[in-house]
Parts: sequence; structure tokens; C-alpha cells
Amino acid sequence: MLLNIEDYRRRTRAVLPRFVHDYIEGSADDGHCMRRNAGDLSGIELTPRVLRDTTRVDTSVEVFGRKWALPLGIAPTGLNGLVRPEGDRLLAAAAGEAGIPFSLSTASNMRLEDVRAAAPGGMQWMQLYVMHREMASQIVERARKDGYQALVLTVDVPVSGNRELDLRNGFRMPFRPTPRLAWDLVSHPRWSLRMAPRGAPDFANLTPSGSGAGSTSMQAALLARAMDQSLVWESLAWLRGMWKGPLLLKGVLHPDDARMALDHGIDGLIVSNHGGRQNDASPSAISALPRVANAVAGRIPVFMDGGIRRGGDIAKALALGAMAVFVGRPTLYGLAVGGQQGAAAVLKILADELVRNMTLLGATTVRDLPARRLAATLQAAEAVEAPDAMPLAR
Ligand SMILES: Cc1cc2nc3c(=O)[nH]c(=O)nc-3n(C[C@H](O)[C@H](O)[C@H](O)COP(=O)(O)O)c2cc1C
Repeated sequence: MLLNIEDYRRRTRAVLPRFVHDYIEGSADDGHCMRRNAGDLSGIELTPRVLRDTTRVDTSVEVFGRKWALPLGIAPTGLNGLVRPEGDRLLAAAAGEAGIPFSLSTASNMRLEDVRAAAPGGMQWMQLYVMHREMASQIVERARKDGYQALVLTVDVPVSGNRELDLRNGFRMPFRPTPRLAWDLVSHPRWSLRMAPRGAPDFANLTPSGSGAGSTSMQAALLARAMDQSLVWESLAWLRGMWKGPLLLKGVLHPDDARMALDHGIDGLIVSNHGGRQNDASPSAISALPRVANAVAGRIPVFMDGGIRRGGDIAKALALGAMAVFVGRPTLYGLAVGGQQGAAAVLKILADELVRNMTLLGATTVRDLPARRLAATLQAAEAVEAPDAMPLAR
């Protein structure tokens, strides 16, 4: 029975070849940071308030002038096409149906225009990796023309984290099957048959027009996450010159960096350690969240991702100052198990759990969730005081 995200996670192991499964599940070094994300979330307590009218529970939230049905979005993940053909489009459609945003990765396997066309009424954010400034400019320009609503600059990948599972599996781009990989494919015939008509997915946004896959060296550079390491705070003016809409930084954990972001006119922050895939010594996202939220003091919205596996985790993050959260792996599990429907089912599980949790907490809107009202116990956040109120969107 697929009752919860953990059920989907387990099923994923059976339906995907090992190298794809390990790519999703993998973390940096020894996985300490990834485990901290989950462990610190589990250590947070929210004390219910009783005898409140919870006949109607409203999970919606307004972000940058748009209404989200849930305080939840899909985080950018590269290589969704390895999980299912056209995985980017399927996830975007699932998010659109659920009334929540989808973030498209620079490392997507479909052209950003095609993803947008597949869910034109939906909310889509474009995630940016800067490998070459010229290429990044072209992606930003295309995203602007095509109506992407926010630009998310990922700042926690100056180099790739050490993903030893991928190395052991011989996973690289362009995809070249080794005997071991070939055996992996043969033992997962359904996945292989689904992939066969299109061949191995490649990165689809690396040429100016978005047609063709870009050079082999560019493909390899993106998989190796060979970023422009000269990107600094001052470089943000270059991005701002091209992008007038909401500009967010993803991967901020330190309160001083949050203050720097304010000084540089950033519109929103995503507190994230990349799902434990980058610096294994990073704090859990949930423990970093209240410090960042306090530093920002409601001036811009703060989001969070990393380890969200239950609706109750969403409530915890909102209690500690997030306006909304994102999930990375959970919707990939759904995609792996059941395509668009599977991703939709995962979102529904999280939504139903959130409604139940809010009801149990006596919270009828997301504004009832901030910590002081619920007497949250913040072991994970040490002595840092939880923010008083939800930050307001500008
Ligand atoms: C398979 C995979 C690929 C990812 N690719 C990207 C990416 O291309 N860009 C990015 O900013 N973050 C990427 N991330 C990080 C996610 O956006 C997000 O921060 C993380 O998955 C959240 O943790 P969770 O998986 O525990 O929900 C990726 C994560 C996974 C699991």
C-alpha cells in the first residue's frame, strides 16, 4: 500500500535501475547532512491549541502576488527525464493541477519553452546554474520571454558535492553504458522499454535556441556541476539587469548571507542545503531556518527545502518562519512509481496530511502556524528565538 512518502521511496528502489535510484537518493560524502534534515525535523514539537472552530482549514498562501493552494512547491531537480521520459513536463503538470509552483532546473531534459507550454496556466520558476555567463544570460532571457514567474539562483554549488554513489555506478553524461550499467538496464525492463524510443536523455537548455543538446563537453560540465566559481555578490547586478521579476537565492544557510541578500535587493531566500548533496557539514535546513528568518525580519519571504516528508513537516517549517516549503525527492518518487499521477498522488498525500495536522493543531490558516502561537519546541534551532509572524510577500 502506498500510504505515505516513505512507501513511495521504497517502491522507487524496485522500479528504477540502481544508478538512477542512487542518483536521486544520493547525498554528499557520508550522508550526515541529509540525515540531519530528517532528524532535526523529527525533533520539533508543536503543541496543539484546542476548542477552536476547524470546520474549514485553508492551506493557501499568497506569494509574490499569486495564490498557492498549499504552502508547497516542487524544487528544481536535474535529470527528471532519467526518472520518466518527459519527467519535467509531468512534474510541471502535476504541480499545475495541485495549484502550486514547479521549479525547472537548468539541468532539465526538456526545453524550458516546452515545459511551460505543457502547463501554461501553472506557476513555473526557473532555476539557474551559472556555468558560463553567456549561456546563463540566454537561459534567463528565454525564461523571461516565456513567462517564468521567478528566477532562482542556486548558490550552494560552487563545485559539485562529492557523490560517491554516482562515481561507483559509473554514471556520467553523455550516457555511456558500461557492462555494469547494461546489466542494471536489463534487470529493469519496464524502465528500459519506456526510455528506449527516445534514447538517453540529455540536457535540453544548453544552446541559445534550446534546440539540440549542446556540446558534449557542456553536457559533461553540467553533470559535473562545473560552475563559474568567480560568481560573487557583486555579480547579482548582472542578473538584475536581465531579470526584473522576483529573484531568489537558493542555498542560503547563514544569517549574515541573508542580510547580504537583503542589501543586494534579492526578493526571496530558499534556506536549503541541497538535500544534503553538497556540504556534508552543513546544518539541517530546518535548524538554519529560524536564524535566517530572524535576520530577514519579514522584509522578504523565506522558503525552505530539505527533508520534508510529511504534511506535519510543512507545519513545522511554517512554525519556524517559512512562508512555504519545497520538496525535491518526494515528487521524484511519485514520478518514478506512477508518472504524473504518481507525482500528483504524492502531493495529495502531503496536502491531506497538512490539513489533518493543521486541524489537530487548531490552526485554520497558515497564519496560525508561527511558533509562538503553537509553543514549538525548537531543539533543532538551539536557543534561537522563533520569528513572531509569517513574513509578508512584497
Ligand atoms: C536528484 C536531485 C537533483 C537535484 N538537482 C538540482 C538542480 O538541478 N538544481 C538545484 O538547485 N537543486 C537541485 N537539487 C536540490 C533540490 O532542489 C532540493 O534542494 C532538495 O532536493 C531538497 O531536499 P529533499 O530532496 O529532501 O526534498 C536536486 C536534488 C535531487 C534529489
